[in-house]
Amino acid sequence: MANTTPAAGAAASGEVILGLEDVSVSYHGDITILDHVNISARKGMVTGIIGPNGAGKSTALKTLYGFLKPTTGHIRYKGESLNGKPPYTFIERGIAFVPQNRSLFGDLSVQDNLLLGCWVFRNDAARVRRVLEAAYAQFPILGDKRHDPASSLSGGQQRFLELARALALEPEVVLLDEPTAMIAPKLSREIYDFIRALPEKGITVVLVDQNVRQCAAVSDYLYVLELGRNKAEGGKEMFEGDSALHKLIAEWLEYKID
Ligand SMILES: Nc1ncnc2c1ncn2[C@@H]1O[C@H](COP(=O)(O)OP(=O)(O)OP(=O)(O)O)[C@@H](O)[C@H]1O
Repeated sequence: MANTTPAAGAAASGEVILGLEDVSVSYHGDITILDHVNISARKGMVTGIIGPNGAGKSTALKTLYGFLKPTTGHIRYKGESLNGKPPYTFIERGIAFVPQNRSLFGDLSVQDNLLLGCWVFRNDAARVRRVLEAAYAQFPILGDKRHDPASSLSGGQQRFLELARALALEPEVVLLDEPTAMIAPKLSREIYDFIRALPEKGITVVLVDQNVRQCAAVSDYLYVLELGRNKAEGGKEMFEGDSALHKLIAEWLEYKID
């Protein structure tokens, strides 16, 4: 595993579509959370971000979506700096975000939640119809329950709905924060299979995950953050074999005990 070196090797080649370049982010003005972080999401790949609790993974994802403003560096999308641009303009550019916490409107039906994902092209009836059909083909349970309130779905089904709503945008990039947190193992496997298939649909993925083993299995390239800094990065082969992973996790446990 490379230590804070620039991306190198076969897995790191390819066009960088979205990234953080030397980005620092602070909360409340003076609490620095990200400290000169570099992350590159390459086209058609799953890029994983892992690290111990509080490392800044979710902060990095929120910054990639424009929720947080860098104090140094740039959020770069297809060569353009997005610093200072509001999040809705990220949506218009084809960047979708599925946050860690539930983001559905529980009293609205499954279909109405999906329709909210179609808001930016609401006047294009054919596209709306196509997107709904694609969502129900991908997740048949959502079609079966299209008229039920979103709150009546199980946790895993609600996650499917959030993923389907994000895909309604037909995005180029999807940012996923802990997509299987609190989800039963069987549905988690389905969600990881779904994520792994996104690049085949031309969708680039950035995945933040506490589940290091699953994240390594599903990602093409991984960044390790620690205390808001780049700790390591490498192609997935760097994380295969138990020794590298175990060493990493052991280091985190030691770090937490301290
Ligand atoms: N709104 C906020 N105001 C102040 N500090 C915050 C805020 N949100 C997060 N933090 C702090 O920023 C640090 C990084 O948080 P972040 O959620 O990005 O970490 P993480 O790596 O995603 O951790 P976890 O895996 O526990 O979700 C933590 O110390 C956290 O307490």
